Amino acid sequence: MNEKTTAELEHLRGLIDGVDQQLLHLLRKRLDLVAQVGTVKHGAGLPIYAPQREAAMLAKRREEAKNMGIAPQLIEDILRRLMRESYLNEKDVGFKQVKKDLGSVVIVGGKGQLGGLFSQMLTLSGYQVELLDKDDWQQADSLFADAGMVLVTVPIAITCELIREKLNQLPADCILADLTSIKTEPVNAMLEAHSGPVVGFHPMFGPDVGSLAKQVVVVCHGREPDKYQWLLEQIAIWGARIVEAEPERHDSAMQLVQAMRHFSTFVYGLNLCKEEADIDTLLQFSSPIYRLELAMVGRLFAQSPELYADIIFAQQDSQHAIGDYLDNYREALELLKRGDRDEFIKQFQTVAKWFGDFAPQFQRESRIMLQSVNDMKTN
Ligand SMILES: C=C(O[C@@H]1C=C(C(=O)O)C=C[C@H]1O)C(=O)O
Repeated sequence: MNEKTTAELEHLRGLIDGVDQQLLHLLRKRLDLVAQVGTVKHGAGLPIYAPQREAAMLAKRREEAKNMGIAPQLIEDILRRLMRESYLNEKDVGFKQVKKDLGSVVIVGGKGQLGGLFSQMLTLSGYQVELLDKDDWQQADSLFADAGMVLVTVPIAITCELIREKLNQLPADCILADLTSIKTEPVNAMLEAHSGPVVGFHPMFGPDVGSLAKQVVVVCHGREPDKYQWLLEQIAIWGARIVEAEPERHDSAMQLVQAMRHFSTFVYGLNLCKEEADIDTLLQFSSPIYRLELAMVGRLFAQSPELYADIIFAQQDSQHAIGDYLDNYREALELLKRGDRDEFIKQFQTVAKWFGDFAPQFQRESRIMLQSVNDMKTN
């Protein structure tokens, strides 16, 4: 590089630094405004996540960007990232407490990760939360006596037994709820053990989400829904979307969404391990899609084996769904062995047709994810 080029670059880079610093000041200003919105919402009991406002705002900014010669997707990406920050910041202000006269909430297994998250959200909403873990059962009776709600979030393998043996003497009007990732058996166990209000939840996210904005919570009604309607409103204020489902319908969807998904991820990891794949080398040659896939597989093994064993082993029917998968895998492998390229293409087209409009939709969504995977690279 000659001196002139160096000087020119330095000059321009200095200007860019100045613009980025202005951006920082603007970000500070935006965060402060969002915090004020948070306070207003807190006072009025409005949900943290306002999808219509977001859609309207994004549409306007996209239009304005276009008129300014800026790619609409650029402002959309930036604003979506900023809005994620807004949810975290609004959360700190706390949330309106929908039910004032509840009594305490006892979270059984509250020292676990998901229990911890719900404990935090309930506390931020003004509820008195008591944690009951396996070492403090001697306090159980006195905690239950004042409980307006008991929330069970213990490993799946012990959930039903615990409900039947330990939660069968709750005050009659106490709400009994759980967060287990299967629903039929726990909801039945709660209905058997307790004669008062019963409701099952399955939060469709892990404990590391930061904010519940845009997350999904499945609810399976048990008994006396009018007694726990406030809780559904409370969850909506946290920003989550409530999806109602029959326990059986939920569980059969979960076979594919969870048991099969996690099991095939497990086998993928097992295969890499047995083949003694060199992850460093794989990463060196990885395309963004491979890196994303590897990240999704690898992240499983950063978590608790017991949790995944529970999710996969909890449902008797999972083995059938996984067995079907294996049959399809075997049949597809036969195509490969036979060198039947034409049949492969035929089946590909059948599946593509079956995906319908979802295929291009997923392609668009994944493009954005893959681009951010690429952005994360540092060399
Ligand atoms: C700030 C608000 O809360 C959330 C965050 C938004 C943002 O950062 O612009 C917009 C809508 C809400 O989902 C709001 O409601 O205006």
